[in-house]
Order: sequence, then structure tokens, then C-alpha cells
Amino acid sequence: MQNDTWMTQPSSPLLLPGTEPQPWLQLVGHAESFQVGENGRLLKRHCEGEERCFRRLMEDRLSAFVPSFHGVVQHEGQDYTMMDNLLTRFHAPAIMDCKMGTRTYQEEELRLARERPKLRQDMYEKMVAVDPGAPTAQEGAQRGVLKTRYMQWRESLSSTTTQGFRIEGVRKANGECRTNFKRTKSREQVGEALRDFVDHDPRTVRGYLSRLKQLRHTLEASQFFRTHEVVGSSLLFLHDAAGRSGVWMIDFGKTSPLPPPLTLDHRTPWVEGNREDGYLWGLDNLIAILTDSLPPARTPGPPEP
Ligand SMILES: Nc1ncnc2c1ncn2[C@@H]1O[C@H](COP(=O)(O)OP(=O)(O)OP(=O)(O)O)[C@@H](O)[C@H]1O
Ligand SMILES: O=P(O)(O)O[C@@H]1[C@H](O)[C@H](O)[C@@H](OP(=O)(O)O)[C@H](OP(=O)(O)O)[C@H]1O
Repeated sequence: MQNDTWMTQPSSPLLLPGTEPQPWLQLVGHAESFQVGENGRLLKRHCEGEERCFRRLMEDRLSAFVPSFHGVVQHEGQDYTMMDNLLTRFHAPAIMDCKMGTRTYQEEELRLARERPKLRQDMYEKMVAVDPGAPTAQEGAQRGVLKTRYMQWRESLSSTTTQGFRIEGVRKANGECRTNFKRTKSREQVGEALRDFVDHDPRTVRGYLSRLKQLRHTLEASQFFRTHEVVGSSLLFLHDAAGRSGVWMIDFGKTSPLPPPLTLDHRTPWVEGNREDGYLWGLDNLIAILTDSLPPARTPGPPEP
């Protein structure tokens, strides 16, 4: 799916027979994970941890920032989590997926990688395609890398480590799609990509900023957020020509409950064992970069003589 090119439509609409056509476009992520279900709702391949998160989120104050969850359904022998398709609220929306946090793998994955190291040839090949010099001599000889090593390399190449979030993919209002953000790292590069996404329109930026600040406020008071490590989750940005815009939290496949009484503030730097994910630090930076992209506020001039 992530083939680092410009294109106009990354995927064609997926429809189940007998349902009304609904706009659906998957920007990034596992291509085989989604189906469009009845009433245009989305079916995402079921994962128990994600279902548990959705159930708890529907009861949490964060529910307004998460697609509504409609239970688990079976389709062709496979379990799916059913949720609202956020695109149906918009007409031909521009879409952006930002993966939040300073860490994109769970502590558990790190432990498993140490206990049972498994070399990934596909990740080695993805690494070489971006930077032939990135693998170590040993990785080159093995033609494989550990998943956690690949994920750490992706984090440091992009803005995940330096800003606490990274742009994964964008579909602009004119239909152009872009997923080549692997090296979009500095504040300036991220700011440029964000301004391009909103077509340099300050009204759209103000709409997003207002929603992101509400989200931050809600996250800071959320019981769910305090008690979960939120890894690999994205913010989905949507806006359209009618002036509608919104941001929602998606992808809870790697969000896990903490053992009580442990809680996170999501801003403290991660050291192995503290489970911190840098989510709020990333959101602070995202808000700051978007704010900087606004034209300077006009100061009132001297009074007319
Ligand atoms: N509720 C939704 N409404 C509209 N679009 C959605 C929704 N959920 C997901 N998408 C689309 O699908 C893409 C992938 O979603 P998601 O991150 O949940 O998949 P994933 O396969 O778990 O990703 P990852 O590779 O990060 O694990 C998003 O970027 C977005 O384009
Ligand atoms: O964006 P890239 O560079 O293509 O790398 C993928 C990306 O980091 C996904 O988030 C990850 O899935 P998870 O978040 O679910 O771990 C996937 O792992 P996978 O290949 O093991 O599914 C990676 O291949």
C-alpha cells in the first residue's frame, strides 16, 4: 500500500453486494484489513484488544473523538469490528492520517524480540528501498531485520522521534494522494506538508486547531487515556469544500490497558518499563506547528486622523 509515489486514487471503492455505494478510501495501513459493510459502516478485521478499547471508549468522554462502534460481526467466516465510516460526514473530503506518539511498537514487542528474535526480510527490503546504507553489516548478511529495529529506524527517519507524531498519508481535496512521508522529519518539513494538505487556507487550519485543542482537553481528563498505553494510533483529519472539518482517533490495535495502579501522563519521555508513549507531547507539537502555519494576526494600525 505504501509505495512512496504520487497517485490519484490509491484504492478503488470496496462494496459488499446489496449495499448503497458509500465513499470509502483507505489511505494507509494494512490493505486487507477493511471491508465496507451495511449502511456504509466499516468492517475492520477483528482484534480482541481493539474491540476492548472500542467498548471502553464508547463509555469514556473521548467517545466524541472516536468513530462509533457497532459490535463485532461475521463476514465470510471472519470476525470484523464494525464502526462508522467517518468519510460519510463529508463530500469528497481531503484526508490525512497522522500516527501519534514517540514510539510505534509495544514494550511487549521489544521483550518478545529479545526472547524470540525473528528476522523480517520484508522489512529489510523496505529499509533498503529507502536507504541502502541503513542496515548494519550483520543485517545485510542476514538480509533481515528485527521488527522493533525496523520500527525504531522508521521513527528516527521521520518526525516520530523528534516531534512525537508523523504524517503517514494524505489525500488532498483535488484527489492527489501521497504516502511518501518517511523522511518528513523536521518541524519545517512537517509544517510545509501540513500547509500543503490544507491548501494554505487559514480557515481550515483554525477549524483543525479548535478541534485539536478540544481533543487535548478531553484527553487530559479521560480515564481511558490515563490508564492505557496508546501506541500506533492515528488521528484522522478530514475537511471538505463546504468548510466542514474534523479530527478523530482511529486504530487501537496496539493500545493496551496498564496494570493498576500505573497511569501515564503521555508527555514524560519513554524509558523501557515506564510505558510512556509520547502521545500528548506529539499533540502539543502538532498544535504548535499548525499554529505557526497561520499568518501573523493583524495588529490594529494607528487611528485614522
Ligand atoms: N472509521 C474510519 N472512517 C474512515 N476511514 C477510516 C476509518 N478507520 C480507518 N480508516 C482508513 O483506513 C486507514 C487505516 O486505518 P487503521 O490505522 O485503523 O488500519 P491499520 O491496518 O490498523 O493500520 P496500521 O498499519 O497503522 O496498523 C486510515 O488511514 C483511514 O484512511
Ligand atoms: O509503514 P511501514 O514502513 O510500511 O511499516 C508498517 C507500519 O509500521 C505498521 O504500523 C506496522 O503494523 P503494526 O502497527 O500493526 O505493527 C507494520 O508491521 P507488520 O508488517 O508486522 O504488520 C509495518 O510493516
